Amino acid sequence: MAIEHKPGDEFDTVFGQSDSSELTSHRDHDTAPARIFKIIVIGDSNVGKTCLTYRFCGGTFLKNPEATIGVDFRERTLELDGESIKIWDTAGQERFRKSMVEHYYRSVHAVIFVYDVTSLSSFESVPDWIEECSRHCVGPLVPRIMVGNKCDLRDRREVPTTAAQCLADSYNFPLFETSAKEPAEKEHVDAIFLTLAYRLKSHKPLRLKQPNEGGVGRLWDQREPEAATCQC
Ligand SMILES: Nc1nc2c(ncn2[C@@H]2O[C@H](COP(=O)(O)OP(=O)(O)OP(=O)(O)O)[C@@H](O)[C@H]2O)c(=O)[nH]1
Ligand SMILES: [Mg+2]
Repeated sequence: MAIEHKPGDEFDTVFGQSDSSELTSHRDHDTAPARIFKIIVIGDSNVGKTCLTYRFCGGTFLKNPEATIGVDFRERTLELDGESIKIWDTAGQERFRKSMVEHYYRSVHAVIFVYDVTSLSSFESVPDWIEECSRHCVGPLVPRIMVGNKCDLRDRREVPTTAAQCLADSYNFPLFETSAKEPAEKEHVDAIFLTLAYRLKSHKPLRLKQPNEGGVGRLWDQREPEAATCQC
């Protein structure tokens, strides 16, 4: 599942020659290139995709982010073996996506679907994003996870954990709830990306549970809102 990046492979054709250096991470000049895992982060505009990826790659909360146009790239080198994960932070707004959408999905190793726990509509869009992913031939074995962001906004929560877990179970995806903003969540954001990366690295499928086994990646310590009607 984890694909070794070699010069001339599909990564290079996505970016063209001038960009290929960005995707070639070397341990040193005499050894083979380290593997680079391409993880894409998708979801509605304003759910916090940029802040989440920035938190993971930059270590801090990005204040005043602008809407992403097309795609931004961030990269973090894993401590083990110098391997990298390259994160494609995609635009949620349709008008910024059109020209790039084919490239988002090409040679992807894992997908993170993000919604905002304070926005029911962003949660209701998740199946559309999953559908778009399938339409672009992302294979069923490519690991996918769901992340509910902005858990720090406790009083504004519109998406109960139970409803999110129900949806995640129906797709057999792991669910995580977190906050890109809350400093105490920094390690949890790290854990989400690193879990995915290490699964890719060890070639293990990211399949955490059977449907209805339940269990969210981390339960936010707050009163649970009323459970929504579950369709699954
Ligand atoms: N309270 C809170 N606000 C957040 C969090 N994450 C992001 N935000 C805010 O949400 C807004 C949108 O964040 P972005 O990261 O730009 O959202 P995006 O999903 O990248 O949006 P697009 O690039 O338009 O698709 C910004 O005002 C952020 O400050 C979070 O965990 N908690
Ligand atoms: Mg963005």
